[in-house]
Amino acid sequence: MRILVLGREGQLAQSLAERAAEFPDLQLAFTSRSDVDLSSSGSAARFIVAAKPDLVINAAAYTAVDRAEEEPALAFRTNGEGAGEAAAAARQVGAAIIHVSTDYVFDGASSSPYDEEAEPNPLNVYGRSKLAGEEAVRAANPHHLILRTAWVYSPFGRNFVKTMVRAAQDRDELSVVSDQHGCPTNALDLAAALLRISRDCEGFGETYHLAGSGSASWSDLASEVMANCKRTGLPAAKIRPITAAEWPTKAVRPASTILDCGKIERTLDIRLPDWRESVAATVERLAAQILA
Ligand SMILES: NC(=O)C1=CN([C@@H]2O[C@H](COP(=O)(O)OP(=O)(O)OC[C@H]3O[C@@H](n4cnc5c(N)ncnc54)[C@H](OP(=O)(O)O)[C@@H]3O)[C@@H](O)[C@H]2O)C=CC1
Ligand SMILES: Cc1cn([C@H]2C[C@H](O)[C@@H](COP(=O)(O)OP(=O)(O)O[C@H]3O[C@@H](C)C(=O)[C@@H](O)[C@H]3O)O2)c(=O)[nH]c1=O
Ligand SMILES: [Mg+2]
Repeated sequence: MRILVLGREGQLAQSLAERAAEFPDLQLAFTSRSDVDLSSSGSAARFIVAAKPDLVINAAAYTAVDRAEEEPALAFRTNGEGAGEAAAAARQVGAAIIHVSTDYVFDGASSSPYDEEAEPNPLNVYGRSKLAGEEAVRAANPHHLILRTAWVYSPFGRNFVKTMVRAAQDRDELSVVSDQHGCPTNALDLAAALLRISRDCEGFGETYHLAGSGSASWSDLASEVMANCKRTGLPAAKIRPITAAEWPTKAVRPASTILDCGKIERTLDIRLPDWRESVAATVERLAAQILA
């Protein structure tokens, strides 16, 4: 099966490239921004129609949550219309599309986990643009699979776990928000699940939640990172829990977007490892790089 992955440098794209070694029947090709620019009308369609893949995985997105507040048009072009154009082009060549979305489509006001039937109500531009993308993908191609994930980290690109590891090299204490809760997800775990879905051609026409098992606040996540820094010989900082009000940001972030991932476990038998296990594996890799 020939898979075209939109995005090459991002966390999920690099994770797909690594985990693809375990799926010899899948041939993956990756597009850079110069091949496909989702913010430029017609760009995705030209590339996809020429490449004629069996499946498109959209791993490209505008993910700068705070910056999106100042560039709403670009965020909507990329995450909304661009995603829809990719889905339409896939349909034109008879291909399915896997599209990745976010827990930030929810307002986080519910303390119980969000399942796929829960009503989205994004609080920020990024979340609204990603919701627009889900709607555009569903409308453009019936052979879609939308996967909402959350709090993605990995050894690649930019993410909260790497930020904490790096910050602890310079500072003894880090203040981290403790009143926002979610499901930390290792991009490598997510990538393996996406490739299994691709290989088995299962679950299309549906939306699923898939994130690391369990839940955490950002300060819980930071504390776990620090415990693993200590264990692996990296400098560790003390984590001081603060409220979101004490850490002002341009974008409002939802308070509790714990995802109920029961649907994908029941229907496709997919469950990601506990978030603590995957944080440990990631910090080990980062330590090996840093201490090498
Ligand atoms: N990161 C997270 O915490 C979460 C991410 N998601 C979703 O998961 C998916 C993958 O995220 P992740 O891998 O973490 O994201 P990254 O930010 O690591 O990677 C996104 C990639 O998209 C590229 N990109 C940005 N704008 C465009 C454009 N106009 N045209 C083409 N490519 C573009 C970026 O390129 P460049 O490097 O040049 O900017 C980057 O390579 C996204 O859909 C995201 O919304 C969902 C929940 C949580
Ligand atoms: C760096 C830092 C952040 N924070 C806070 C700010 C914020 O409330 C929280 C997380 O900050 P970040 O900017 O890393 O996270 P953010 O960019 O909001 O992460 C989101 O990204 C998008 C793409 C998604 O789809 C979401 O699922 C989610 O992962 O931690 C601290 O409290 N202390 C710190 O030192
Ligand atoms: Mg961010």
